[in-house]
Amino acid sequence: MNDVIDCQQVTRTYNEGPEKLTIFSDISLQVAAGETVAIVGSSGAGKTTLLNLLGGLDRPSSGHISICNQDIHRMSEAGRARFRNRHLGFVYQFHHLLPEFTALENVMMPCALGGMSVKTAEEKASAVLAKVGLSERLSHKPGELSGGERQRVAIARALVNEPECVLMDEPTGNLDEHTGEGVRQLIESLRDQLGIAFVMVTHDMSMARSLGRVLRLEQGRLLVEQEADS
Ligand SMILES: Nc1ncnc2c1ncn2[C@@H]1O[C@H](COP(=O)(O)OP(=O)(O)OP(=O)(O)O)[C@@H](O)[C@H]1O
Repeated sequence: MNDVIDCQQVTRTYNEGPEKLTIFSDISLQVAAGETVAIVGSSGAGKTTLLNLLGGLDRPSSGHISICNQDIHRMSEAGRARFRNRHLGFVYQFHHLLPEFTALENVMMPCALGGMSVKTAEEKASAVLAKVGLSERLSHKPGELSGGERQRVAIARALVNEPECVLMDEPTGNLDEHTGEGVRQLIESLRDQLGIAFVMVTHDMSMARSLGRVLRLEQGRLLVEQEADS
C-alpha cells in the first residue's frame, strides 16, 4: 500500500433543517506517489468539498481517509494540524500570501510553524524559490510580484516542507492563459523531479488532460474521465 491518499467510501452530507443534503456518497479514490490527479465537474458538484476532506480541513459524514497510511480524521485537532504541515501542501486560486512579508518570508512560514530554526528555514525557502525560478525575487513583497510570480511563491510555500502530496484548488483560475501554462509546466516538472503527488481541482480541461488522470464529480459520483496513461 504505497498510496499517498486512500479515500474509502466517503460521503458528505449537510443538514439543511429537517432535510439532508448529500453532496456525494461512497466516493473511493487512491492517489499514488508522484501521480497527478485532476478533479473536474460543474459548479457546485462538490469539488472543493472533496479537496477539503482530503486535506483534513473538513470531516466526512461517513467513510475513511488515509494520508500516507494514517487516518487523518482519527487524529486530534492539534495532531492533524501538525500532520498537515508535515505531509501536505495547499495552493489556492488566490495565493493567500501575507502582503507585508517578502517572498522568502512567506515561503519560510510553514517551516517556522514546524519549529525549524530560522537559518535552516531560510536555506530551504531560498532553495525551493530557486526551483520555481524566483531566485531574483526573494525580497519582493507580493504587491511587487506579477500574478504568475505570486502563484509560484504560493507553490514554493506548499513545497517547502517536502510534502508527499500537494492539494490545489483552481491554481490557474486567476491567471491568463500564458501564465497558467507556465504554472502547468512547473507542476509537471516538480512532479517528475520530486515525486510529489498533486491533486488539483480545476475548470481548465486542457491542463487537466495534459497532466494525467482526470476524474469528474457529477451528481454525487466520481467518474473516470481520463485514465492515468492515456
Ligand atoms: N457549509 C455548507 N452547508 C451547506 N451546504 C454547503 C456547505 N458548503 C458547501 N455546500 C454546498 O455543497 C455543494 C458543493 O460545494 P463545493 O464548493 O464543493 O462545489 P464546487 O464543485 O467546488 O463548486 P465551484 O466549481 O463553483 O467552486 C454546493 O451546492 C454548496 O452549496
